[in-house]
Amino acid sequence: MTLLSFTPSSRLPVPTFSTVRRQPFVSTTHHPQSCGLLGSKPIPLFGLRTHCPAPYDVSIRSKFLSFGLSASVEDLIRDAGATAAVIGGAYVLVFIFDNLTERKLLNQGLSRKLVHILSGVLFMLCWPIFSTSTEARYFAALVPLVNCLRLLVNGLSLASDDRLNKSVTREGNPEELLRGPLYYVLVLIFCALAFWRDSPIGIILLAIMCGGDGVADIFGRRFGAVKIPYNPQKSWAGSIAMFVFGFLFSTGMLYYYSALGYFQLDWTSTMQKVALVSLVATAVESLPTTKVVDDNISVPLASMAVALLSFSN
Ligand SMILES: C/C(=C\COP(=O)(O)O)CCC[C@H](C)CCC[C@H](C)CCCC(C)C
Ligand SMILES: Nc1ccn([C@@H]2O[C@H](COP(=O)(O)OP(=O)(O)O)[C@@H](O)[C@H]2O)c(=O)n1
Repeated sequence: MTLLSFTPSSRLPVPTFSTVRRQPFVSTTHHPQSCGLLGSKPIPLFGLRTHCPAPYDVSIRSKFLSFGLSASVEDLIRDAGATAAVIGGAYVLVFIFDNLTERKLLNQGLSRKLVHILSGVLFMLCWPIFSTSTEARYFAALVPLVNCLRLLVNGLSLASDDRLNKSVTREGNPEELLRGPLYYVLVLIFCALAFWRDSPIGIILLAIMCGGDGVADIFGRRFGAVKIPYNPQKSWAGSIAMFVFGFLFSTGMLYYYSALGYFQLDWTSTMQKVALVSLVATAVESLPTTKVVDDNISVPLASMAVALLSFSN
């Protein structure tokens, strides 16, 4: 099982998630596709069909398969529409925070952090609007990819997007776009492709990077008088906020996906594992390593390592 092929299939003996309520982690669907880890069909989201195709769909799908299309036209249209909508949402988010900064309703630092928190969390909240086809994750990954190109073009000064600079950089310096923000969207691309809706690991990883690390900055700047002995740049308040909000964002996102039918989790065990991942991520984020490796890389890497160990059987 590789991360990218982490798609349950009724034919293969698939591992049983220890966090899943005591039943074999086997999909009962006709198609090896990410539609609920246990064949439990996700409930429709906003009226959209997010469940696995019913048997009658097999005949429709087999017609497309005979033409070599692995996804139905309906799925392709839905995914293209979802991609366009979420890309539009990203532009609106940057526009809103640029406006708030312009009007001095938000300082640039807080604006940047709120964009840091909201971008990834809202992106994950949008994943269920994509179809259940195996191609859906690639459509979803287009959203951070488009923003990656936007960051590169502006960071290399091939174009100038003032709104982006003001809402995403500390001092409005375009080169800044090529560090934290670029690593951030690269992690979003990786999680969408490698984990998608199939595994709690990517969701936890993003919740900690976006929610935990984002809130750490806000609390740390505001309440961070007592510094961490081994890193005067960081504070106990910031790190405690990182742990607490990393945990809360992670469990909140897992509950969201569980409520939609993607996961059936043993919550006692899951909460323990999420707390461990959040603790390790907090410890890594507190280290004086930002000059060597950005915490948008170190924190997700550490979170992924611990989450893979914790959630594998
Ligand atoms: C400010 C950001 C990262 C900086 O991190 P750090 O250096 O402060 O630790 C976030 C950059 C966000 C990016 C420009 C836009 C990403 C949009 C996202 C892929 C899709 C959001 C869609 C949703 C519906 C708003
Ligand atoms: N654990 C933490 C994290 C951040 N912070 C505060 O937030 C500021 C920015 O943190 P950071 O360097 O991690 O910011 P980003 O690299 O995430 O943008 C730090 O200079 C601290 O003032 C903190 O006090 N404690």
